[in-house]
Amino acid sequence: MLRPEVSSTSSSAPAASPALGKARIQGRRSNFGLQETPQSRPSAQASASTPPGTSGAAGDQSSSSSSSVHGHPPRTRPAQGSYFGNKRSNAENIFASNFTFGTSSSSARDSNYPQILKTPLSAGNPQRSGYKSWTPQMGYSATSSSAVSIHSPSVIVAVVEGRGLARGEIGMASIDLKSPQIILSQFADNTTYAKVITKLKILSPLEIIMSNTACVVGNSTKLFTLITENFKNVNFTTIQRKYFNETKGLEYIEQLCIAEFSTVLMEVQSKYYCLAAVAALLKYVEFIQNSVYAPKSLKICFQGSEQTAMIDSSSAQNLELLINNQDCRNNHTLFGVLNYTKTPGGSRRLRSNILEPLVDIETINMRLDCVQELLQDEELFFGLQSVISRFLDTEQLLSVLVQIPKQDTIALKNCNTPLLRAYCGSLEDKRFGIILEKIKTIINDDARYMKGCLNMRTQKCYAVRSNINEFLDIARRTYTEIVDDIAGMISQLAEKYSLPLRTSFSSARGFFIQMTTDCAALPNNQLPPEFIKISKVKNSYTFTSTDLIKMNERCQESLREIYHMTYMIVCKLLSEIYEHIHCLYKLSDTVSMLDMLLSFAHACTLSDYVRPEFTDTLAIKQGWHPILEKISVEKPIANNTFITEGSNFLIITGPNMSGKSTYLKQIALCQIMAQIGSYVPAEYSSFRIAEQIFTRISTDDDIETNSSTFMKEMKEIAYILHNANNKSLILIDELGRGTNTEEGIGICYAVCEYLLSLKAFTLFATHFLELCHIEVLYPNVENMHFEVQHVKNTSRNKEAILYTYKLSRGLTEEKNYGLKAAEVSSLPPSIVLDAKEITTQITGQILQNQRSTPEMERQRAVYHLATRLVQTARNSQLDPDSLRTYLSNLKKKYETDFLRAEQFSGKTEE
Ligand SMILES: Nc1ncnc2c1ncn2[C@@H]1O[C@H](COP(=O)(O)OP(=O)(O)OP(=O)(O)O)[C@@H](O)[C@H]1O
Repeated sequence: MLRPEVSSTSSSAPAASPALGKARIQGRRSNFGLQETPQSRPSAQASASTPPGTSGAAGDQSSSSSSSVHGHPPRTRPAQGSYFGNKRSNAENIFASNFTFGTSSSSARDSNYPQILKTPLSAGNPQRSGYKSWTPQMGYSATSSSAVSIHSPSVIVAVVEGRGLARGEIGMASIDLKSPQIILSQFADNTTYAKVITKLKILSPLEIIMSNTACVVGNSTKLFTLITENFKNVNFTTIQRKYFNETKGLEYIEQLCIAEFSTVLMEVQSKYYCLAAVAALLKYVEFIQNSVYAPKSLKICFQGSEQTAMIDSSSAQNLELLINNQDCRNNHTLFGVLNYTKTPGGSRRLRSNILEPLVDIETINMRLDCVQELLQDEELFFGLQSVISRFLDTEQLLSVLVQIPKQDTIALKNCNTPLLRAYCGSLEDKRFGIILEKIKTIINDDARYMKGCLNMRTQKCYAVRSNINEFLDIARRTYTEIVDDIAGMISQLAEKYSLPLRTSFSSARGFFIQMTTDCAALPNNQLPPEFIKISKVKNSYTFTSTDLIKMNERCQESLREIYHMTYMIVCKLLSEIYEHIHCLYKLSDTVSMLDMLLSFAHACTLSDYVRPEFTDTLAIKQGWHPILEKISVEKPIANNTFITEGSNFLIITGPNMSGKSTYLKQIALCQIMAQIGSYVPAEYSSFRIAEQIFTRISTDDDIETNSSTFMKEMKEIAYILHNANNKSLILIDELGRGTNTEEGIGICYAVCEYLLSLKAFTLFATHFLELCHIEVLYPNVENMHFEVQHVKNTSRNKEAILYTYKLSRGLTEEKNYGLKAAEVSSLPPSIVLDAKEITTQITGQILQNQRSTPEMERQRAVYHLATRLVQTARNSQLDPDSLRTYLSNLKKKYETDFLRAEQFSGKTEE
């Protein structure tokens, strides 16, 4: 006779042992007659095989409870099907998937677990699928979603722009559904709305809310168009302008903000746009969630744009800060290089720091001190890493708090760095003990997050201690009995039909029967008619029976009762904890910050990074590109950099593929790393704090915005010229190559001359060697070039180029390197030969024309003369200051005295 067995094919099907079931009824955490040992826990992989979005089979039938959150009046809302349509919005999915005992309608959902998060819906861009318009009266329906990891977006942002004269004044409010924290900001933006886009990129929203007046059909505001273009995978919802109500916003903050953060009121009370945004945001969240936040329970803070360096979104893309243009693998980015964080909070913090590095040297140095101490004290490093890795995320904070072993936190006590000591102090807050005690009296010590839906269901059923509520204990006994009965029934069926039946469970089907056998083994090659809803995958059959369906229903019913009673108990517990909630926010801040700092230290252990200094000079000794290091087998060639106020403009030349773009990016990445408090890839480094980092590197056409290569580079350069200041770091690569050479040179010249009027640090890589003459005219310009070597390829009797990737002073002396590069490429030799001939002809013609133009003659003469004078001055061993004065006088002379220049030209010709 075949005995029933337990299958683990579904995400959390544990082993069944009917014999064990009843004996465990008195035990708190019976698995209802189903064996589940630590060894038999399903693997992460098995868990991942749960069909996405199926978690709510039980949960989709929401609880009959209509109780309100902590004394707030319950909101009436039509049944889900009619109010929101049959499906939930993104935000709703997140809410439903969180541990939201504070909500009334979703409390009994199986999908209430943090691990079952949902992806954003297909984008709601008006150009593509039509954004949604929402009013509290109507709600809206959204398409279904699929399961994703815990890192999926969970932030809703409301954005509003001033009207009339206040256009360009932006108010933003965002809430993270996973850790209820509201961030407000208000700032003036320019016409490209770069700050809004950057801020939104940092927030990485799940959903963006704007006023319906921003997108009147055929007359959308520029802000709306830009946001929808830049965030194609994000849902857009428009709501009536009247909900963007600043008075309401202020009321919300007064009502909801935790006392410790209430100074935010002073900061924002006259910032009407962020107040308006928060009013719309909270109104929207209340309605999709059908709940309100408890009074004095939210952390609300204001973040302006000060104290951080500005990196526009196209520069962030060019520098591959978060996304690699060529390679979608996340680790081929600066984020990938530095991300060894263990918590979602830590990784969010790293992400936002990379996009908005600090400008405050003191804070950066405090972080660097921490990284240094972590690197010097191995025990501290590993001790902290092991503690931090146990903090799953803020929403699981309460349960994780219970699990921190005391001795692990002691590691922090002995540290020297003020920041680490401050963190240690904040962890010693007495309120943690009070919270812990309160939790311990209600929640079982071993209640925890577990993989697998059945495991999680069990955890949730038994989260509350026994003897707290007698009815809950009875309901749990009933539930256990039903589950045991199910196992017993399947066992009897197995005996009756002599089949190897096993009890399985999935969130979608509940309990069902599984059998792995060959068809031929079945009597008459058929399953008994008692079995229904049969499906077969390879040799595995799954099915159920009418009785089993009924028992599943009873099981669900008793579960709903258990969840409801548990919910009420936990609500009461939470209401007692709220008064101490501030320390939890502080803890979450501390954890994410420590996690990021540990991550920096971790990155240093994998490569020889150095602690940066902050001076008024950008000096990097033997620095290398951190992402190139990560993706290539050999360590990249290192180079020096030296930029000061007196020599703040580098013109970089060199053949194709010699390493110019890589070098420019390397400088920017090192600067960002330094400004977020990380060590940098170099032997020594010193940085001047950059308030903005601008790049013009990409040369791709932008089909989406219908820009040609040339228009795109012009827009980017215009943006830089409008926004750069003396404290900027500017990287420009191959400007003007989208048009003809003469105009390209002209544009480059004009741009360089403008930038030279600033004290910004500029690196300008170009193939136009003509630009190198600027060095002669401006003492603060320096020519640098990448060296290449020519080696004879004896086998093919040809000359080959050897790239050294070494940066040297002066301009490149390479000629026709485009042709040489073409030669080593796969271009057919006949084409290359043709190209060479044509080049020779054209060069001849140009020289001919040049000789015949008096103006060109004059210019050349001036250059020659100036070069000679500079050479003479250098040879005369003048000290650097005198040389600089001499050169700037020289420049003035030539700018004002053409006649004199022409006289000289005659002499030069001689
Ligand atoms: N310092 C370095 N060490 C090792 N390899 C490097 C280094 N710099 C660049 N490279 C390699 O050389 C390749 C070409 O570099 P890069 O694109 O920077 O050249 P470029 O001079 O900008 O070329 P082009 O003028 O054609 O745009 C890179 O993809 C990289 O693999």
